[in-house]
Amino acid sequence: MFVVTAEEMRRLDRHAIETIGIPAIVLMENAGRAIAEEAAGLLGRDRGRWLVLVGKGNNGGDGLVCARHLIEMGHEAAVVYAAAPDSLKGEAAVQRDIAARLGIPAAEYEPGRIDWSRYDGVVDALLGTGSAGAPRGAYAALIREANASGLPIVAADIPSGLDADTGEVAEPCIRAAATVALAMAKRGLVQYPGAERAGRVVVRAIGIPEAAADELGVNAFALEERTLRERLGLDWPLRRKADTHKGTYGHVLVAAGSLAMSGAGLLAAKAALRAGCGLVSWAVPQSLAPSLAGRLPEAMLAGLPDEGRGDWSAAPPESLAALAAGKQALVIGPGLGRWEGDGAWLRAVWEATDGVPLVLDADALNMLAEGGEDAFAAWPRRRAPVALTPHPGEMARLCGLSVRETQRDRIGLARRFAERHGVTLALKGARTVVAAPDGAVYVNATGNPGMATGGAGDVLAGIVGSLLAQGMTPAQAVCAGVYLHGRAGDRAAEARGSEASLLAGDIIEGL
Ligand SMILES: NC(=O)C1=CN([C@@H]2O[C@H](COP(=O)(O)OP(=O)(O)OC[C@H]3O[C@@H](n4cnc5c(N)ncnc54)[C@H](O)[C@@H]3O)[C@@H](O)[C@H]2O)[C@@H](O)CC1
Ligand SMILES: [K+]
Repeated sequence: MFVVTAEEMRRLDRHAIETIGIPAIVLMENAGRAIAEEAAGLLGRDRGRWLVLVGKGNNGGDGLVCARHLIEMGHEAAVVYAAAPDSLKGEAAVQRDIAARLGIPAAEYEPGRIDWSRYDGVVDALLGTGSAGAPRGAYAALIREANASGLPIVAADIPSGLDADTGEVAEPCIRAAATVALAMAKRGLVQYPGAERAGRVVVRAIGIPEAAADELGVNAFALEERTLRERLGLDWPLRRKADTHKGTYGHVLVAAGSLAMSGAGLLAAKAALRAGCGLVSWAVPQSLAPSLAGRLPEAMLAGLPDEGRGDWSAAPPESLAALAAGKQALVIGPGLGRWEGDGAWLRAVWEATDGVPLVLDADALNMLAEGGEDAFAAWPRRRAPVALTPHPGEMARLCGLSVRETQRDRIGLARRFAERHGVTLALKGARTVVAAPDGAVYVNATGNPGMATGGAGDVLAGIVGSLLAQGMTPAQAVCAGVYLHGRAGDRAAEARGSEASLLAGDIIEGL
């Protein structure tokens, strides 16, 4: 459930060894056995011929234990050292000596001398959380040869060459079929491009209690049902009480849609209804109201003043605020469009709807970004919470960065932004990152690339607004919303039999 940095993992290791008193060699034994079990399972047959690539740190020690257990399980295993075997230290040196006494075939790496065709699989125990920078020397050469071999690779802890903290991929980097994350998932395994290099990630316990992560203040989690229940305190799966009425589930005001993009408002409003709120009001520029009437019979349509152009430039902030009064959530942004002075407009709405939980998406985020992040930091804090749902492009504008810089360390960036501005943030994209103002971070794994389609974000904004209106805290609403949005997208893609043909409306039907 926890997602840790390399430094946090080192502290956890030390805590287990020094405070709890579990000998390091025991942790390594557990780690190596877990890797062997997963490797054997991956191959799917009782016997296989394995080549274990061993680095000179503790990751290599895990690999040596793994080789021993593979042999015990009836497989064959040989070891190739990336560094002189006598450079291994501590527990890794103990494992080297055990392997030697057991007669496990071992050699130091020489370029081009490995006959890869003699093996069925590879264990990558070259570099783990102690890795720094791109793999060098024999490490790099071995990684290139292993990738080129075409054999399935099982990575010990992380694929060698992967940045455990950011998910950045060095050149070269192991391309694993499966990764056995030891004790806890490292951040780099749950963020792209690392997630793609890791293959199937299995987290295996090695004797470090989960409670230790709490004690040491680890505050990042995989967004799974257990996390929704145990970390976010949700009664999951969500269910309704019998003796309730529509007022119980809140009233959402969706301010979204303009002449060219009225569908964005429709999607957000409909998603809000499907996510369970009691009522939805949908505010649009007045001149659009006749053509939208009846498109979503369950929602109440409210026309705001415009000058017949179907845009929001003439809608006074006060009139939107008046509509928002008494609502349990306000969603602003999908298909809103931009106009001269819209930044000041948004700020006026922000202040005038101070007591209503707010979701800002799409153009509302661009308005917010216009003055720069420091200007936003000076906006008054609201009484009611704020949730932002930027995609990487919007996040880049919010932070004054390039998209590339935004994607480099999504967890770190989302956390910093949420803490600084006191907002709950969903940084969208494959493996959406949710960050709460208290520093907690949640990484989602539901969803599929079919959801990279126009309107999918509008659907999420509607869902989050709906959950806020139903009384969830912002962290609960954004986490549950992101998780459900992805699950609904997965169900919809399955029902359709295709990711590519998924439409945003299908995600709503998947809810
Ligand atoms: N007690 C512990 O700390 C435990 C650690 N475990 C394993 O130990 C790993 C961490 O071990 P270490 O901290 O020893 O570090 P690593 O085994 O990840 O590697 C560090 C070694 O690799 C070399 N190196 C670092 N970056 C390199 C690069 N770019 N190119 C070439 N060589 C490089 C360094 O000289 C260093 O000796 C974990 O990932 C996990 O697999 C497990 O055995 C469980 C217990
Ligand atoms: K590794």
